Amino acid sequence: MDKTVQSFQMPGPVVTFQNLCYCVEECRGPCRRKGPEKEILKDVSGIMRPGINAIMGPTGSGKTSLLDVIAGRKNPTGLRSGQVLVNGKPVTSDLRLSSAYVVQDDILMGTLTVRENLTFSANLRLSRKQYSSLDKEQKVNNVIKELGLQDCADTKPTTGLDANTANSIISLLHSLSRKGKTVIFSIHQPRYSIFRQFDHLTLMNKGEIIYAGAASQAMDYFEEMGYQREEFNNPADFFLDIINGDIVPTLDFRNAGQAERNPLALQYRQSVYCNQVMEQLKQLSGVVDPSVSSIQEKASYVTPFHYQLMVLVGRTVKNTLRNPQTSYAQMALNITFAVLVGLIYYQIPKTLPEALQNRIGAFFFLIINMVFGNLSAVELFINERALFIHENSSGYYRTSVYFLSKVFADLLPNRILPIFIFSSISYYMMGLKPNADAFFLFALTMCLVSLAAVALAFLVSASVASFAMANILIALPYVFMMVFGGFLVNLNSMLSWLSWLKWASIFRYGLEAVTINEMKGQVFSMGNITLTGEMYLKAQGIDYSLWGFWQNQVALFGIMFVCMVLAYVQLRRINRWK
Ligand SMILES: Nc1ncnc2c1ncn2[C@@H]1O[C@H](COP(=O)(O)OP(=O)(O)OP(=O)(O)O)[C@@H](O)[C@H]1O
Repeated sequence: MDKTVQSFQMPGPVVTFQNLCYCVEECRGPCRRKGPEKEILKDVSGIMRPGINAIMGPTGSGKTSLLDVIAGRKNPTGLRSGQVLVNGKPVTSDLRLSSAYVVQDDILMGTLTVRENLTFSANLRLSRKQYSSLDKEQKVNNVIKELGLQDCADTKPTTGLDANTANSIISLLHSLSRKGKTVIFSIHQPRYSIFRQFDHLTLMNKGEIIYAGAASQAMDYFEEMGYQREEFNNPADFFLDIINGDIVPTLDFRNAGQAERNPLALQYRQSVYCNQVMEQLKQLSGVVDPSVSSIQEKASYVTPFHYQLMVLVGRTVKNTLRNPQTSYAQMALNITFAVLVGLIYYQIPKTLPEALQNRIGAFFFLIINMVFGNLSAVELFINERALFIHENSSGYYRTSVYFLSKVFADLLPNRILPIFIFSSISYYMMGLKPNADAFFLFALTMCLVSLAAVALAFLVSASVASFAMANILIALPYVFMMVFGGFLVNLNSMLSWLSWLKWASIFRYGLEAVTINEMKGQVFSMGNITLTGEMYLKAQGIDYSLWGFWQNQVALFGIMFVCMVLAYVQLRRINRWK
C-alpha cells in the first residue's frame, strides 16, 4: 500500500499549506539600504500528515523558510499569499503549546543538567491542572529514556549530546510519529539508515517544490523522468545530484524552446503527485472555519504568572549559584575599591583645606566607582537572548516574568549586597560623620546611584544584541553624566544650551546628596578661621534643605524607574521573527 495513504489513516494532526509565497527585503551596503524584494518561497503547497515528514534540498533552497512559515516563526509581513492550517484551522496559541519547535543551535541553559532543563520545560508547558509533579517527573524520565540519555541525565547538556544523537533523535521522532504525532523537519543530506525512516518527502529547489509525496516513491519518480541512479548511491545524494545537474536525464522532459528557470519544479507541477495534493487540499480546505482566522489572537499560557515567576527565579538563582564568577568579581571589585578609597582618604581631617578637598574628591571617586562598577550589567539580557526568544515564543512564560526574574536575581547578589559592604568599609575608614543615620543615608544614596546606573545598563542590554555595541552605548552616557556631574566643570559657567544635561546626570544627584549628608552640621577650621558645612553648600549653590536633599534621591529613583520601564519595553520589542 502507498505509504502516504497508510499514514493518512493514522489519527493525528494534519498540517496543510496552500500557495505560500514568502518574500524578504534584502539589506545592502554599509547603511543597510533596503534592496529589492526576493521571493524565497514560490507558490508552495503541501500536506503533512502524522508520520515523519522530511523537507530536503540544497543549501538556500528554502527548507528552513518553509519550516519557519509552517511553525509561525517567520515574520508574517513577508507572507504575500497562502495560509497554514492544522486540521483545517488557523494556528492559534493553543496549538502552539501542543506543538514543539526544535532549533539547530544549542539553546539550553548550560549550567543546568539534562533533567533540569527538561523539568523546566515540563513545569512551564504542562498544565498544573492536568499534570501533577509526579506526572511531570514521569514524563521527563520517559523522554530521557527514549533519547537514551540515562547515563548523562544528571550532567550538564553539552557533555551528554554527542554524535550518536542523530540516530537516537530520529528513532525518537519515529516512535513519536507512530503515536500519531506529525513530525516535520528539514534535513540536508541524510544517510540511508535515516532516509529509509521517512514517510513523506518534500524536495525543494530555489524556493519551489520539485517533489512531494511518499519518500519510498521519490526514486521511482525521478527514474521515470529518465534519471539513472547508480547502484549503492544514497537516495539523498541522488536527489542532490539531480538538482545540482550532476546527473542528466536520459529522456528530455523539458518542452522544446522553453527556457524554464526551474524545470524540475515545472515538471512536478504537471505531475500526478502535485495534482493529488491540490485535489486533497481542496477537500481539506472545505472545512476551514473562517471565523477562527479573523480572531485577533492573544498569547495564552498554561501556567499562572506567579508560578512562572517562581520557576524562572528558581532557574536564575540556580544559574547564578553555579556560575558565580560575576557575583564574586562584583564583590571583589567593591571590597578592593572600598579599601583603596579608605586608604587614600584615611580619616579625613576637619582642618582646611584638606577637609573640603578630600571629602569632595572622595565622593567623586565613590560615585565613579558606583556608576562604572556596574558595566557588567550590560550582559544581563544579551547573554541569554537566543534562549529568551526561543522560550518566550514557544509560550513558556510572559516577557514580564522573565524581566522580573532576571532583574531581581541580578540586583540583590550583584548590586545591592556588595554596595552595603562597600559603604561600610569606606565610610568608617574615611572617618565621615559617625552617626548611624548619616551612614544609612550615605549607603542609600550609593545604592540609588548604583541602581540608576544599572537600570541604564539594563536598557542598553535589552536594546542591542552584541556586547561590542552595548559597551559603546553604555560608555557614552556614563561619560557625559560624569562631565555634567558638577565636579569636573562648574555648571553655572557652562553654555546654557548645554548645561540642561545636568538634569540627567546620575553623578550630579549622587554627588549633591552625599555632600549635603556629610557637610550639614559640620564645622571646619584653619587657624582661627572657621567654615560651616552650610556655608560651603550655599557657596556651591546647593539647596541643603530637607527637600533639597531628598529631591536627589527622588531624581535617582526616577531615572532608575524610567530606565527599567524602557528596558522592559525594549525586551517586549525584541524581534522574535526569523
Ligand atoms: N530573513 C531573511 N532575509 C534575507 N534573506 C533570507 C531570509 N531568510 C531566508 N533568506 C534567504 O532565502 C533563501 C532560503 O533560505 P533558507 O534558510 O530557507 O534555505 P535552506 O534551504 O534552509 O538553507 P540551509 O540548508 O543552508 O539552511 C536563502 O537564499 C536565504 O539567504
